Amino acid sequence: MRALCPSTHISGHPLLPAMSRKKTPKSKGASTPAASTLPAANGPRPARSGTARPGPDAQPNGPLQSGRPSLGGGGDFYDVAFKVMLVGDSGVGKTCLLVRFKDGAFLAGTFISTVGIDFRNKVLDVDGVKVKLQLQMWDTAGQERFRSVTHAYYRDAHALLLLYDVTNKASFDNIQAWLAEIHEYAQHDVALMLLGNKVDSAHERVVKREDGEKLAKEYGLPFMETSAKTGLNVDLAFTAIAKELKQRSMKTPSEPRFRLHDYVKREGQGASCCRP
Ligand SMILES: Nc1nc2c(ncn2[C@@H]2O[C@H](COP(=O)(O)OP(=O)(O)OP(=O)(O)O)[C@@H](O)[C@H]2O)c(=O)[nH]1
Ligand SMILES: [Mg+2]
Repeated sequence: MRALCPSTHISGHPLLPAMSRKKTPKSKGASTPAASTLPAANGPRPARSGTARPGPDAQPNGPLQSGRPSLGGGGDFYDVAFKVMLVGDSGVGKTCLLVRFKDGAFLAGTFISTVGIDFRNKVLDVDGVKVKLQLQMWDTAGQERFRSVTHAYYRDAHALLLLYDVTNKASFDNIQAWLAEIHEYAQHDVALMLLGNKVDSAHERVVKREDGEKLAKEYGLPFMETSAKTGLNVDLAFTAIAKELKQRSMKTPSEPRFRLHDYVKREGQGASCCRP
């Protein structure tokens, strides 16, 4: 049975109505249009920042908030906040990954595709610093007039988690198109990680771990395989991003440099070790 990952949508968003699309089980290779199939954005090309690394005052892509103590919108205290976007083809498990990370849950049900925005906030303790991750993702449901909105959101993202589904070859093949879109619209120094999701579905796997590793190496990306269903490497992926962003924004000379690639390689677990 397919699982449903409940969506949170911005109600009353000026452009995107809060709604969900109920989907029939995915047909492999027929996901929501990937970047390769999308025309160029209608809106003006976002300006690029020349900032190398976002410091506490860096604009436009510095941390959203800094200084302590701060109170987030949800009543949560934090020191720094960052926007993290999840991207990838429809059905790869972005909402499920978000829900797994935030609520530790994976609910059974029907696949409800996100239309509009899904978002969750979570505060992590990273070496004594409260790092708030504002996690979000967009789905334009193929409505091209909304593409410029999502492109604008890329620009604000401090980190991007790019997902494919190891049981769906098309979602893997589309990664290069997603990377082209990211290259076009995201900040040049955005923290980026490639995730191959659904590794619990061993029998349905069509994308080998080595294929993911090879692609990640080609583009110089940190890479992990995950499962929103079992939770494999989910917390680790978000923690790694939080560590990286925290390090970038609060560099202290005494602190050894955090290396995202090394951390992910060292801490990431293989799919076979962690079945529920
Ligand atoms: N076996 C397995 N199924 C998963 C996993 N993650 C997600 N799914 C299933 O994949 C389907 C799609 O998951 P979603 O999280 O809704 O996918 P999405 O990327 O948010 O899709 P859009 O909102 O359309 O962009 C659902 O039926 C989930 O139950 C996973 O780790 N393992
Ligand atoms: Mg979704």
